[in-house]
Amino acid sequence: MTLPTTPSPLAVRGLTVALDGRPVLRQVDLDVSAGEFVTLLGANGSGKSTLVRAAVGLVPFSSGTVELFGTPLGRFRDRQRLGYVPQRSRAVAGVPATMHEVVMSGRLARRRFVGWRSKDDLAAVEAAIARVGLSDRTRSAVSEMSGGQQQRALIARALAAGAELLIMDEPTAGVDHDNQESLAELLAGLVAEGTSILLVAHELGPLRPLIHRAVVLENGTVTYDGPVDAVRDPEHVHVHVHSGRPEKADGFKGNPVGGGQDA
Ligand SMILES: Nc1ncnc2c1ncn2[C@@H]1O[C@H](COP(=O)(O)OP(=O)(O)OP(=O)(O)O)[C@@H](O)[C@H]1O
Repeated sequence: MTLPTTPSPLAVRGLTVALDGRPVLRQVDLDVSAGEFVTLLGANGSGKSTLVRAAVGLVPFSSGTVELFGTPLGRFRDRQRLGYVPQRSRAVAGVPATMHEVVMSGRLARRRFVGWRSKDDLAAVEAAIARVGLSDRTRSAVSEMSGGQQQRALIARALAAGAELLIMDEPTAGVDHDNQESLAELLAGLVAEGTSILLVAHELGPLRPLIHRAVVLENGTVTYDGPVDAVRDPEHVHVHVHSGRPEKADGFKGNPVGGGQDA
């Protein structure tokens, strides 16, 4: 008897993206299996955000394929299974909404018909907010919350939707150590429940022990795909293009993928 196989939450093959006529991703493959916690690492401008944005359908690609839960991106309708947590600066800058409203917006993807929120919606929102430890900030404006709290509010939005795959773009950037620890605890619980995670990061900090596999991008090409232990700790400082703040970056030295790629 053969057991049914679970389709991978994310399977990217040969993805090539050009922005403003300039190649940003070249022939990129990326997999996240069910229950796996994968981190996507790379220097500023290596293409990490572009890759995750293309994977969720926010950036068009010129060639390659993306499948979500076994369905090609263009035919994927179960949006609630996918929780995309964008870079905080993109997501909440100037948003006047309260956290409750932001988290409730995660429920919209579940609705077949437009309508007033149900008791289930309210209960799911409250449970998601409690899960990320922010019950005391429910009516706060997200724009007035700290960076780490904003990030947790965005994760709560994905949890309220019932996401099975969480894709997070730099949730630790600009977040203090205590909030990184809280995030690690939260993600450890989600992984234990079977949630699959793709996390874009510059530095891993307390998340490192949770990670099953690291993928490193350099100049739009995957140069490493394997155990996170082989990826060196941060060793140099450079300027983060989005914030202008100096940040440490990983050294990204591991076994190269496939013995060399196009540069
Ligand atoms: N909308 C755009 N139009 C043109 N070029 C872009 C656009 N967005 C990103 N780029 C360029 O594509 C390259 C990859 O950018 P991307 O943001 O994906 O990198 P990243 O690895 O996520 O960087 P960071 O760590 O700084 O967030 C960079 O050279 C960037 O300047």
